[in-house]
Amino acid sequence: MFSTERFLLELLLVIGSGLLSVYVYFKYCYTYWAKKGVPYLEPSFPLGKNNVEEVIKKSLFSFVGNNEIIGSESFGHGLEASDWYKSLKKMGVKFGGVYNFCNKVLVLVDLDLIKNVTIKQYNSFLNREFYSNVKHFPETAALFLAETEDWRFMRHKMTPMFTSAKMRYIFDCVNKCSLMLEELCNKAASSKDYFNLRLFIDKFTMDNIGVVVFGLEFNCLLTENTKFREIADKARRPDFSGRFQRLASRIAPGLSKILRIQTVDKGTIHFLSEMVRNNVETRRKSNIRRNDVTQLFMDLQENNESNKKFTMNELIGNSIGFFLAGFDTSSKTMQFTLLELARNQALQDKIRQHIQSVLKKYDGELTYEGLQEMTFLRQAVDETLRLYPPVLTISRIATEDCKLEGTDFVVEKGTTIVVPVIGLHRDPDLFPNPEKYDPERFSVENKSNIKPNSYLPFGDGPRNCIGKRFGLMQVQIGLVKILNSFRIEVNPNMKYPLEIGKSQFLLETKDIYAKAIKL
Ligand code: HEM
Repeated sequence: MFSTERFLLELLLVIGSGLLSVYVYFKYCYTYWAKKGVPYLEPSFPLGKNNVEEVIKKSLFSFVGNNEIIGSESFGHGLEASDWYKSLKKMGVKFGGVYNFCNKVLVLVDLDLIKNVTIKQYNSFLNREFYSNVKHFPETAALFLAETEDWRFMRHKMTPMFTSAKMRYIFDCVNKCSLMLEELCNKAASSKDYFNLRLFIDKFTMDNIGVVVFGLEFNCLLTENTKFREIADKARRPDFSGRFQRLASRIAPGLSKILRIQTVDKGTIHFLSEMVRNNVETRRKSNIRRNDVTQLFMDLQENNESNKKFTMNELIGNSIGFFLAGFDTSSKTMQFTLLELARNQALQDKIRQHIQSVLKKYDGELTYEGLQEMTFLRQAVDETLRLYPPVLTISRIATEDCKLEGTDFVVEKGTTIVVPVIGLHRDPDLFPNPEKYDPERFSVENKSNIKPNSYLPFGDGPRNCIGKRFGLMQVQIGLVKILNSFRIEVNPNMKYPLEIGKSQFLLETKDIYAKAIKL
């Protein structure tokens, strides 16, 4: 036979047998839950789930534009976990199996099992289901991604970061930034146009993180600081290559490590790590001490008490981690609160009156004590975090074979466990009339009706959100500043209920366009 033809034939045979082997291997993986006698949702090749086309389309080919649903980069389990929750609940089971490509995932439905995994048996379910590659990218050594002993060490060292004493300092920093937020609102109000709420609020939360974490003025609020905007967009909306790398890290984490796949944009890591390095160097050279998180990291690094030292890479990785974990989650919470209050002007007025009555008590000044007294505002924020939890699911990996308390099932080491937070928060059996935005659910009288472990916007157990107090504080201060002086309206063309991006772990919707009217 002609040699080129023969070569092509052989090539086809090799590719064909390669694909067949992958198919057979995946089919074999898909027998796991049935063999274990665990109820499961029928998988489909190759993604392991039913919404194949949607995941591929949104993982790689989605539009990136201000008013489009953001591409789900498949960086974790998102709204799909809510569908799993609903289907398993319908089957009447406490937990069930699904597949993520060929990996096994256990989805929890029962609230006691959620408590067991996140709190009681947390030692056996310590790690998060996130790809990390600290060996090749040491500047990504962050608490969020850290595993087992590295995590224990960091969390222990970092726990005093947001104590009550520190929160007073953080209050002062954020309160100062909120003056610039007010100035920006004034500008927006005078233009009378609808503006993109996401771009607007991000500036505030980024500036707060700048001061509280890095001790630096990012100046996003009053300048068009495009570098931080670029970072924010890349974190949320990675380009095609970024999405591909995140997808690859989910399908084959082991192989991705060997291939040095990186899931956080290289330019972002480089820019932020240089910023931290210069900052630390300047402070050390000039003997500058500040009250911010960078100082705490520097003190940890210089502390020689234990054998294990907090390294420069951990200092950098955690600073970057705080930036990425902190600005978007808090910004989303503020955006959705404003959206719901704009949809219900009577509620907005009620919250404004409440805010103003507390401010009056403190001579019109926002004080730390006053903020604690704004309980109705806090109820609204809690309700936002129920209806729109910025982190849609929490996940754990079994770090050893372990019998799941309350069942006869032994979870095998390496199994992913998913807690479908958004599924729980919108379950009518747990939160009646779940689509209704109703801050009264969190009033003193009603709060006790909320079932333990059903409300998890900050996760649960020792691995919960370390920045919760900071996050809540910046959200509340920002809302006080806006609602005290402005009426917020949203573009009447917005469609409800908001469509949520399907397969990413952070909640994404179309951008909200709002108007500020000076009171
Ligand atoms: C409203 C704002 C926020 C929300 C809704 C939120 C939510 C969450 C959730 C759900 C987790 C996972 C918890 C778990 O797995 O059990 C988490 C972890 C984390 N968050 Fe937040 N977060 C917010 C703000 C912040 C802020 C402001 C920071 C820091 C500046 C921060 C830093 C972190 C870190 C470092 C972790 C990993 C903790 C660990 O692994 O030990 N978060 N957050």
